[in-house]
Amino acid sequence: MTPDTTALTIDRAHAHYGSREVLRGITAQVPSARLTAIAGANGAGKSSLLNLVAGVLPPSTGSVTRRDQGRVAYVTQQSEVSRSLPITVRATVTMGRWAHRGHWRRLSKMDRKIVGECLELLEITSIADRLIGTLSGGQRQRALVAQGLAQRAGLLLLDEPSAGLDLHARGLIDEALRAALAEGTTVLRVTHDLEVAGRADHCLLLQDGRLVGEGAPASVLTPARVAKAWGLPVIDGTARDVHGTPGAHLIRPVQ
Ligand SMILES: Nc1ncnc2c1ncn2[C@@H]1O[C@H](COP(=O)(O)OP(=O)(O)OP(=O)(O)O)[C@@H](O)[C@H]1O
Repeated sequence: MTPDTTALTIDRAHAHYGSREVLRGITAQVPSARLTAIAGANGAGKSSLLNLVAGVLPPSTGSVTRRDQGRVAYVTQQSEVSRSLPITVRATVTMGRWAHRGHWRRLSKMDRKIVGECLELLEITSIADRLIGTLSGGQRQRALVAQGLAQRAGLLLLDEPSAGLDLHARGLIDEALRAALAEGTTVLRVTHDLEVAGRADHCLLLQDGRLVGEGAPASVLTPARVAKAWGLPVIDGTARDVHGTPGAHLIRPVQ
């Protein structure tokens, strides 16, 4: 494997929503063409960090620097998208091509091919003509991921893309992201799920707006760090859940 180059550098970044400081002095590097997971408990600042990288939330101090200035695709959670939008699944995915062709131009053959491939990858071709407002949450989430992939961006940001999805759909997303990584896309994925974070190439662990771990998942997601980040006790070297049970899905550290 070639040594990682850095796609993105975050340097001593602080960020606020109004007077509330949500990111506190984050310094981190995101490797190029690799999957980086952003993990942490509810309210730790994961979505805020993604917003910072996307440029939606400007740093109050510090900086975010990208190595190349190519396109950024941002896949938000399906709950952020209005159910009343009168738009089909195919049109939603097609919007992903607007960055390339401008929405006033006709779709090229290549655009249609890419849209078709993304619909197939997420197994939503059969519902391509349905309005997104009529879909289940999981189906809408798949449509949004397909739209993100259709952008063929150099940097792909995803906020909990597999939240609420069944096992099969989670597998489809993992496969689709692997395909994007193989094409050289840098992927940054927010997740609650330590198993997902454990499979990433690189991991950023947040706690209360601070970065408390960065690097290979096995070195970041240790029992002690996981317990601390989720506010859980460590007993016999294992993070326990509120019932004292070791190895619960959300808190099991990487072996
Ligand atoms: N628009 C906003 N205005 C004010 N405060 C906000 C806003 N969005 C988030 N926050 C606050 O910022 C902090 C971090 O929120 P953020 O959504 O980044 O956390 P998270 O780790 O993604 O949480 P979750 O796992 O629950 O999605 C929280 O205290 C939250 O209440």
